[in-house]
Formats: sequence, C-alpha cells, structure tokens
Amino acid sequence: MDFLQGRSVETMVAVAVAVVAVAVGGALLLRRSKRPKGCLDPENFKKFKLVEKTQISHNVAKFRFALPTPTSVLGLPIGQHISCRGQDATGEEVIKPYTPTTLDSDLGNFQLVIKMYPQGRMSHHFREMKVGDYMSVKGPKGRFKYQVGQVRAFGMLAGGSGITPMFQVKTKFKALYCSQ
Ligand SMILES: Cc1cc2nc3c(=O)[nH]c(=O)nc-3n(C[C@H](O)[C@H](O)[C@H](O)COP(=O)(O)OP(=O)(O)OC[C@H]3O[C@@H](n4cnc5c(N)ncnc54)[C@H](O)[C@@H]3O)c2cc1C
Repeated sequence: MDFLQGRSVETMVAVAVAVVAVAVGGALLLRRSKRPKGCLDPENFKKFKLVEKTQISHNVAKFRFALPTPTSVLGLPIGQHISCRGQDATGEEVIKPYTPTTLDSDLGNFQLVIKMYPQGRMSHHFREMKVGDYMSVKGPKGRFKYQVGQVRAFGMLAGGSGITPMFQVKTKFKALYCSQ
C-alpha cells in the first residue's frame, strides 16, 4: 500500500470507507441480480395459460395458470394483487382485481381461488374458461408491502373471497367461522 504512505489518517479512513461502500454495493447488486425476475408487467397485460381448473364448491373454483418456464416466479409481493382482464356475458371488456393464493416460492405456476356470482361480469369469464385458454394479467398492484418477520402476529378479518390474501401471510391459521 505504497500510495497510502505519508497520507493523513483522515485520508486513509476515507479510502477505507470508500472501499467498504463499493464492496457492500457490489454485494447488494450481485444479490439483486441473482434474485429471479418476476413474470408480471405493471403497465401491460401478459397472457398466462390455464392448466388446471378444480371446482371446490357449487360457486368456487381453483384456477392454476402456467408461468413461462417450470422455474419462473410470478413476482408478486405478499399482500399485493393482480388485475385480470376478460369479457362479460355481452362481450364487453371487464377488468377485476384478484389475489393469488400461491407465493413466489411456488415455481412455474400461480393459482387463483374464484367465487363466481350468477350475474357477475368477470365471474362469467372465469366460468367459461377451459384448460388451455389464456388469461390476460397485469400487476403487481396495491400499496401494502409485507416483509417476512415484520410483525410477530397478524389479526385478520375477512368475508367471502376476501380470504384469498390471507393465504399469502398465514403461518398459523385459525378459521373462527366459515359458511358454505
Ligand atoms: C384486492 C382484491 C382482491 C380480490 N381477490 C379476489 C380473489 O382472489 N378471489 C375472488 O373470488 N374475488 C376476489 N376479489 C373480488 C373480485 O375483484 C370481484 O369483485 C369479484 O370476482 C366479482 O366480480 P364480478 O365481475 O364477477 O361480479 P360483479 O359484476 O361485480 O357482480 C358481483 C355481484 O354483485 C351483483 N351486482 C352487481 N352490480 C349490482 C347492482 N348495481 N345492484 C345489485 N347487485 C349488483 C351481481 O349480480 C353479482 O351477484 C378481490 C377484490 C379485491 C379488491
């Protein structure tokens, strides 16, 4: 370290701080670049193929959509949702928000649990969907961002299909009352 000889302590401290800052910055960049890129686009709708449709009750079904590769991640932060675009019974475009019940740790696909209303506009689209059809999806949407370990416990209240976001944050789950 010849270039440091004859320099003041302040200069050496400044050099050391700069070296540490560059090293930390580099490590963070490397970590970020290793993180798998999500499949969503917040500005444009992207199409995902329906690969499985399972009826759970008379008006609720699970829809599993494939991501581009078996190791792809959706890229949806916990607590956020997506917009789905379809057509109602009159053929008019309809866009509604939905919360996948899967996480980014579920690779290659994502799942929606949908309650279908008899007269619901987007419900019509989901009811008509068959395996092999494509759904247009945009996201992520929403302002709530949950970091793992951010709080010790959650108290959550939900009605009907409002239960879907809870599947993303649950670790210990107790349903106090369920209808149907
Ligand atoms: C952040 C977020 C996440 C969500 N996630 C999910 C999810 O994961 N799963 C899920 O199933 N849902 C979810 N929802 C709800 C979803 O967005 C839709 O609201 C739901 O699917 C109904 O939409 P639809 O177009 O089928 O029904 P709509 O056309 O909105 O109709 C719903 C019902 O209201 C009745 N109705 C409509 N207009 C009137 C009116 N003027 N007067 C009287 N009755 C009327 C219809 O007849 C029907 O029974 C979420 C909502 C939000 C905000």
